Amino acid sequence: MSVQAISSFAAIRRQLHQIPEPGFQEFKTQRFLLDYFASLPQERIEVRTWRTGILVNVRGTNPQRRYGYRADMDGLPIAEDTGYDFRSTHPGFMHACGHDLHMSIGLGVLTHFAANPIRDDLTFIFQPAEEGPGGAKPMLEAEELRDWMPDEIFALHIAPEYPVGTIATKPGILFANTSELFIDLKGKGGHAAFPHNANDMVIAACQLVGQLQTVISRNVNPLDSAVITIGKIEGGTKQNIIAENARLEGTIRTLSAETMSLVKSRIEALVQGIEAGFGCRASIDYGSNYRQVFNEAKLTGEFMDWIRGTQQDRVQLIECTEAMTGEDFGYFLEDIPGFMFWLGVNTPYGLHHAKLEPDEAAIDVAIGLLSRFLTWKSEQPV
Ligand SMILES: CC(=O)N[C@@H](CCC[C@H](N)C(=O)O)C(=O)O
Repeated sequence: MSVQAISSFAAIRRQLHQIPEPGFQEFKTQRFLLDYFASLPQERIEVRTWRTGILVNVRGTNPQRRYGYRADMDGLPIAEDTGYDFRSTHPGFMHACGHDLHMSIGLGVLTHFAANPIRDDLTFIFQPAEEGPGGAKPMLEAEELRDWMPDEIFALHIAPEYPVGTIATKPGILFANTSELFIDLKGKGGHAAFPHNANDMVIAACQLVGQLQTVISRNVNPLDSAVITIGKIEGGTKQNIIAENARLEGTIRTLSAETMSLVKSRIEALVQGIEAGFGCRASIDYGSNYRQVFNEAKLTGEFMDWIRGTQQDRVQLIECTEAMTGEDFGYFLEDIPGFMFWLGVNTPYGLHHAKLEPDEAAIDVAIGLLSRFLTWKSEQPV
């Protein structure tokens, strides 16, 4: 796809929306962004690629600090069901988590500072594979980022439940620790009419799904929070064949590393019980794991105070509670002080839903807010 004459960042979002790609396969997205950067004034910017990701340095006029903005790039395996005339052109894939907005907001802020010099340096990080297997950790270790490593870093995530103009955040934990969960069960297949000669993994899988929910209700302290979601079950081959194999795919969410260890050890015990009870074999794979998103208190407080004190046009600040969503931006925040915030996009369908239609008015709200915030930060004495 080539870059057309673009009048607004909502128009750019629509073009990105049409080309959602899986993690580390964001080839068209990367091409689109590179073409866009080539169309900007080049005096102040430098562009590097890392796998399917991109780093852009905006050189400051008299840099004392370096600030970073991170946007994720990948889509999800969801068959889009919006009413858009610019819906996904990739069957079975959709930007259903707002990464098209996160990128277009990054482009808007970058475009502003490519044209309007700022004292401090900026690094814009377009990161692949947030939905999995996780691009943040390897990107942080990449040679390409080393000399553009920010002193402070920010990111946002769209929030369907808040009106446009709402910014919601808090110091401390904002998003949960996550671990993917894949469980394979192997029994003995056979004829549907002779169950006593087989070892049915559909029954074992159903039992296990029910038992896994008891970890949350019976093992996790009710004053703590945790989630186990099994989002996919596969098993068997035909309606009159007893299933030899079954596979559960899910995710675990916790608010502490300790609770994550507890949940995993209980899952392992239950899976051993299924092996013993059903005389089958089982294996567990935890896939990719993300650290919690932990907002640095001083910088989050500074951002919140700045919004309150400057009465930002069209912006309403909410101090929210933490959510059980995950984000590999948590890895950035482990190494670099900063914060993440929710951006209201006012739509009835939630994240990861085929009908998600964020209100695009939020794009310009965020571009304006972040451009003014970074300008203000860069005017502060160091
Ligand atoms: C913001 C958001 O929705 N992030 C994803 C991150 C997924 C991490 C991993 N693939 C997992 O499923 O554990 C989320 O589902 O919260």
